[in-house]
Amino acid sequence: MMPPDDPAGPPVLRTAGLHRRYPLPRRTLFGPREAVHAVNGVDIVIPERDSLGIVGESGCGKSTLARLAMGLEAPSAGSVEIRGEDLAAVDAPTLKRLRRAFQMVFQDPYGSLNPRHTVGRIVAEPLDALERAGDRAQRVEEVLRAVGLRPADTGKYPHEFSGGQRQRIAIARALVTRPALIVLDEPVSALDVSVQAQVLNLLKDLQEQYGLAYMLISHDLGVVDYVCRQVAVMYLGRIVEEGPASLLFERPAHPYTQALRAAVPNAAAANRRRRRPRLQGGVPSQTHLPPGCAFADRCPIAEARCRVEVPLLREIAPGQRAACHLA
Ligand SMILES: Nc1ncnc2c1ncn2[C@@H]1O[C@H](COP(=O)(O)OP(=O)(O)OP(=O)(O)O)[C@@H](O)[C@H]1O
Repeated sequence: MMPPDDPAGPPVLRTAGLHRRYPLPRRTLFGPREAVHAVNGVDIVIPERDSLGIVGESGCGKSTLARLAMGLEAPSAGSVEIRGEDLAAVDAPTLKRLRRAFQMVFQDPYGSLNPRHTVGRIVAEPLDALERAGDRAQRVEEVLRAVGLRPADTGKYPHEFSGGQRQRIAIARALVTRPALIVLDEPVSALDVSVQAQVLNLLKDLQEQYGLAYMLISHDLGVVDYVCRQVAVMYLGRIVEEGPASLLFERPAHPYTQALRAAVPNAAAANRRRRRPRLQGGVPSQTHLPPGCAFADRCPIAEARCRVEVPLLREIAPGQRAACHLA
């Protein structure tokens, strides 16, 4: 994905040729060692203060990509650069410093907060233990206010809050180190629909207020379109379409993006009239990737060529690229 024309300094995140394979146990003693190809050659760039949404069905490699980007696991091939520094090449103190610039918010606001710790302790957790106690308290208070909670909440425990409020606590914890990038992995999919919009609006406000960059992972193209400037659509570990969110939402070029678009609830009725394709069948095996386009078996317009030739990302409209022979 290309950065905007004039990015200020190096991007907060850049991946190049990123691969992650998970070896599977051998089925027989001398049988071949197979592997799941979770991420299969992904290039992304997130400039400062920008937002990239990663969309795709369950199992397409979104969470693996997030863990690689956060340096939580090492790639099988390719590189991850944070602010121009290659994670595989930096020493331990530099890695520690870079990690502070990156925070993550997970899907499950129930599971991601330690039930035995107070909100104050949970939110302060990413701060350096060496930081003065007064500064820590002030910082915690500031971020709690920023997410719409009260400083008095610091002494309470997670079970005293609703799902939406717990996700606000998780967002406050991510904000407390003043990061440059927050990776949000399905941040609203565990929440009631009525609460989702409030949390998405909060994320938009915080991005503006703190000059944050986001990588937002979701199976829902509508969520990503609402928050992000750019979108990358993943299928079987590869990016199959990328570009400005508004373009991909209005004029998706790849048949897979079109199917995801048709699944966005408030657009469903309109799309039925336009007879957009629906997803049929399941995601193929990630152990034996098909020889041609990975989407061919589920694609309503696939031709013979699609089953033998892997389509590469190519420009469809300014800024919009799709990996489809027929787009
Ligand atoms: N530690 C692991 N060991 C083996 N396979 C794994 C591991 N982690 C992920 N996978 C496999 O890699 C593929 C991609 O998984 P990943 O969790 O990244 O997808 P996802 O798009 O985030 O899906 P979901 O939304 O369900 O989390 C899946 O086939 C998954 O089973």
